[in-house]
Amino acid sequence: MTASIIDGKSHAASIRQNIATKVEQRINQGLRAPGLAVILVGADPASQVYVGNKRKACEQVGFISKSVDLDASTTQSELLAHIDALNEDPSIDGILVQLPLPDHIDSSTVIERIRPDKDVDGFHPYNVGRLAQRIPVLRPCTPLGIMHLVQSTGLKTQGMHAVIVGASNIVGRPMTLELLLRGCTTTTCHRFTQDLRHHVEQADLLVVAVGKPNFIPGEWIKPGAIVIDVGINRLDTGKLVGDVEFDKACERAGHITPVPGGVGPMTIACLLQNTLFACEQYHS
Ligand SMILES: Nc1nc(=O)c2c([nH]1)NC[C@@H]1CN(c3ccc(C(=O)N[C@@H](CCC(=O)O)C(=O)O)cc3)C=[N+]21
Ligand SMILES: [Mg+2]
Repeated sequence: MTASIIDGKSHAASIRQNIATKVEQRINQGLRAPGLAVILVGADPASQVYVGNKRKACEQVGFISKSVDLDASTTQSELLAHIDALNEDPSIDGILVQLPLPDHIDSSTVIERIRPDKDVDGFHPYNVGRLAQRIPVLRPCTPLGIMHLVQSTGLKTQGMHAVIVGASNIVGRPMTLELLLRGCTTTTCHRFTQDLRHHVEQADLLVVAVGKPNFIPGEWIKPGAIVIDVGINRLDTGKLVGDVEFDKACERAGHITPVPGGVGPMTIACLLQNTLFACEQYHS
């Protein structure tokens, strides 16, 4: 058996195409283009790549992209002042503060300062709470993108045993909520989980977001499973790999996402989707 590869890059391209069409229709109706502000504090090389990809994607679909690049020494109150200004800016529908932030800045305080109707990352407690109560509005982009990819397999998720490895606010925790919402039985594993292998071996649907190359051996994969690899690890050789031992996992999985070209491009497509949603539903 060899897994079918889930092509995130092409799914993302078709979502972006749909969005571009809707933006064009807005413009033809005399409405303004959606606007996304991306704030980057400091010059972390990986963050610069991701932020660059987000800004490029914005321009490609006809959004207004506003870049706020701040020095690593920016104080928390300076950053909050930028957010306050963007909260009040009628041309801006979405505000994204790229994480991680420098140590002297408290991420929660910053995220809570973003108006929930402009929180296109879906990280504000208001939006997380809506998701937890089954009344989602703006949903975290990576889990949302993964739900699209899972749906693309055509398999029925109801009743599946989904195992999520990693419990971060950005991926693991909201991922668990999304899968629960879709009728999966969910197990969330984290750094204190005992016998990770035992849990992973039960997974009909496995989502791994840990950030360690080859963290999940291919032989742990349940035959026929859907395997979603959120990890992005750059090796010394320059090669980009996920958290799952890809070649071996392919021999057992039914469907698997590649790195690159899997989850990453979908995260960005969903960010655009959320920004369009905020524009249409909240600010039009
Ligand atoms: N406030 C906030 N929101 C985020 O959504 C957010 C964040 N902070 N911090 C970091 C993570 C990571 N993330 C990625 C986005 C795109 C790619 C992406 O484009 N990946 C390409 C390859 C990129 C490369 O070449 O390195 C791919 O997988 O094919 C990856 C990772 C968004 N994140
Ligand atoms: Mg990827």
